[in-house]
Amino acid sequence: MSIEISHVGKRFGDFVALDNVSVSIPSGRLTALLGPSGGGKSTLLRIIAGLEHADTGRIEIDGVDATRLPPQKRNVGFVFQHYAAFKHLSVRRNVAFGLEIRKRPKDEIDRRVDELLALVHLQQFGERLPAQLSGGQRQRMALARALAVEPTVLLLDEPFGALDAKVRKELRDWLRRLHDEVHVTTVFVTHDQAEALEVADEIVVINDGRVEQTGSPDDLYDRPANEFVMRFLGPVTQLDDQLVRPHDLQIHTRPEPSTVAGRATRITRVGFEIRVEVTTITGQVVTVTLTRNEFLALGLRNDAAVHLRIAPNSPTTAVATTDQPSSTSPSLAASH
Ligand SMILES: Nc1ncnc2c1ncn2[C@@H]1O[C@H](COP(=O)(O)OP(=O)(O)OP(=O)(O)O)[C@@H](O)[C@H]1O
Repeated sequence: MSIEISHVGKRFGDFVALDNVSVSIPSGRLTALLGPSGGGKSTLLRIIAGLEHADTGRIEIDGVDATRLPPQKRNVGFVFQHYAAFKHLSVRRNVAFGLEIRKRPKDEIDRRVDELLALVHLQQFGERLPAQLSGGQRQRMALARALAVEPTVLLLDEPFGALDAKVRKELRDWLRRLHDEVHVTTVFVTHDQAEALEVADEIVVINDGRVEQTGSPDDLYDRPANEFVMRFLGPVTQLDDQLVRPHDLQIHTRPEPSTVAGRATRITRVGFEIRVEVTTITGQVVTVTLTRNEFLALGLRNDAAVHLRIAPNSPTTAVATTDQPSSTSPSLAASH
């Protein structure tokens, strides 16, 4: 049930939404399409679903050319952010819907709906109307409905986008567990890097209609292909011309090999971590995060002399352009 996307292009008028995108989505895995708003994630998902047609390129689902197949012939299930349930039908009937239109025998439908409601932990809510469910429960109903017809591929467009942070978190843990049980090839769209890193087996980073990088969460986090991926996966700071994550910087109170000298110009406690802003001798302002214990061991105070370096084997990427107006001039930064 793998999905092969080859050289897909899509324009809306003059606007290039997808520019020669090629991606292999492996069978039985949970794959996230991750990227900023407007990057083309939903367009790609809709092209996989058959709700939108590519101008160029090819989509293969499970070895079959699906480029021109209508959605109902692709055997995909999908769930969108603002999922429209049948308001007047019970949860059970909503889940059964796809099976009923396929005219499956009644006892088979009953059995399957029972299984699905158990799977999404909604057994006791079968007779309720969708309006009598919470947002998270409604999304689980939507997933049960999508799974009812045993799709070979499950496509989810920001399935938890409209929910509050706590429910999102619960649902994402739940989606991971569900996927571990069912193993249907699943592709979900998200702009939330934490969601992708936590839930997905594979992540495809999409920006500006192009694929920036594809890989496991570890690949992306430990070996970001470029500055965009590095920045998109979490906070970064710049030391000389290197982008680095603030927790991958070491602060020493004495000079060490390859340290850069500076002063602690601002110390802020942010929950469980301490954020130290260091102004280097070249005037670059660098952010370092320390655990409380690391901070106490250093005995740092405002205006203390410090020496910075990047911890060995930390992921870094070279910066094309400087992002800190208060730091050294681009020509000086580039000369390091
Ligand atoms: N039917 C359409 N007509 C014109 N432009 C469109 C259409 N659908 C999408 N676009 C444009 O294509 C670009 C990609 O949209 P898409 O919805 O794929 O992005 P996305 O990465 O999913 O973003 P978001 O997370 O905001 O949904 C956007 O700039 C959008 O405005």
